[in-house]
Amino acid sequence: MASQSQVLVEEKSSVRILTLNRPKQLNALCFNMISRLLQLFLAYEEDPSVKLVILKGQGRAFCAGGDVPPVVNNIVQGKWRLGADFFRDQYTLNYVMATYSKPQVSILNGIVMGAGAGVSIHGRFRIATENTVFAMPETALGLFPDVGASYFLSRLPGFFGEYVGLTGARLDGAEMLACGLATHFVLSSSLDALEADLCKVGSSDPSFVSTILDAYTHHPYLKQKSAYYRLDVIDRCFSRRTVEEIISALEREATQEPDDWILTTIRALKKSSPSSLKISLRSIREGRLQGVGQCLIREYRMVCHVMKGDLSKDLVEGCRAILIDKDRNPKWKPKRLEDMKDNMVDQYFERVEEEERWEDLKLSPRNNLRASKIAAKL
Ligand SMILES: CC(C)(COP(=O)(O)OP(=O)(O)OC[C@H]1O[C@@H](n2cnc3c(N)ncnc32)[C@H](O)[C@@H]1OP(=O)(O)O)[C@@H](O)C(=O)NCCC(=O)NCCSC(=O)/C=C/c1ccc(O)cc1
Repeated sequence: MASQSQVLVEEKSSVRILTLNRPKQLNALCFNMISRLLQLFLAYEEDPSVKLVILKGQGRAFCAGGDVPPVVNNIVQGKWRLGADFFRDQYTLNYVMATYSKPQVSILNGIVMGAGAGVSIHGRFRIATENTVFAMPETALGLFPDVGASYFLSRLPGFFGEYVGLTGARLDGAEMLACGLATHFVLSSSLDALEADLCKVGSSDPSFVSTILDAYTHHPYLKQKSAYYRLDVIDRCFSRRTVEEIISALEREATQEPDDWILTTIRALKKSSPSSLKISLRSIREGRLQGVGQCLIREYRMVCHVMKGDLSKDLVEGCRAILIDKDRNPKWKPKRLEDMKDNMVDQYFERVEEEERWEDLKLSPRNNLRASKIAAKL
């Protein structure tokens, strides 16, 4: 079965190592992989002989996101509900991982984007390396940072989450560690030895895993031009109430002290989908006050509206421009931020009405609904 070769399973005493294995597609998560991961995670939770789950990717990516083109094909053919099934399973997997009773270690030795963040950041241990490239690039794709990102981005220091989620800025491993998206930084040359040591762990007590990880931890320097050194500007600008005000605040900063970082940030915002930017900002803001389950339920409503396309068809256009034609020149509708009115934003947060059989995402109660600690030193 395809799903078996797309998620490889190794059993090493009480540890299970899962490898995302679609390297040509940068391990983009397809429906089969998500179903398989969900099935495995639930089974391991019930199995007392399993103490630790390790997740990693084959090749140069951990995971470059959800496998967008098939879902977009369904949307174009008027079958957006098939996409809704994809997201329902994906968000359920994110929820199971966020509330998992056993420790998980994700080895982020390469690209981690969108859905790839959803299957790692919610877990207890996230290992960055010198090869890690993290981004939530959804606003350039006509989507919004989903997979529970309104939960974990809103818990980053200050308004760094708004910056990362709206601009799609790329972070390296050191920056992930600094802001709390990663819990550890390990040099890639040490990963084989680390994995071998982790396989000796005979307990589900996270402190045992922590001790092993600490022995491999490297303390990287932030690069001189890191956005993390701009937290003061980020807080001043990205704390504004609206996207228009965020851009104006950045433009004011740019006139006072023009530099490449601010100009790149403004350019990224101006190139992204106006509807995506507005719903993303609102989503992250609401996420600040919600638990991970509530965030996922709200995001499911939002993504169903995005797929249904009544309010905007930017997802299909963004996918064309980034992943299919690769011209990186999407034609957004509405084109301007001011044409995306508050009442249009509101509709993304409402139930999908007048649809037979459509239901809100249902998440079962979990024994240890633990809010995983994002940000600050763990
Ligand atoms: C910066 C990347 C990660 C690497 O660039 P690269 O080094 O120049 O490599 P390539 O772009 O040539 O990518 C190698 C191959 O992997 C494929 N690929 C690379 N990401 C992907 C990918 N998310 N999917 C499906 N093939 C991919 C990519 O199309 C290409 O396939 P091919 O042209 O056949 O060689 C670049 O591929 C890139 O920008 N990828 C898109 C990243 C991205 O926007 N990810 C999605 C985040 S949002 C998300 O997860 C949402 C999922 C979703 C799901 C369903 C929906 O309806 C709506 C949304």
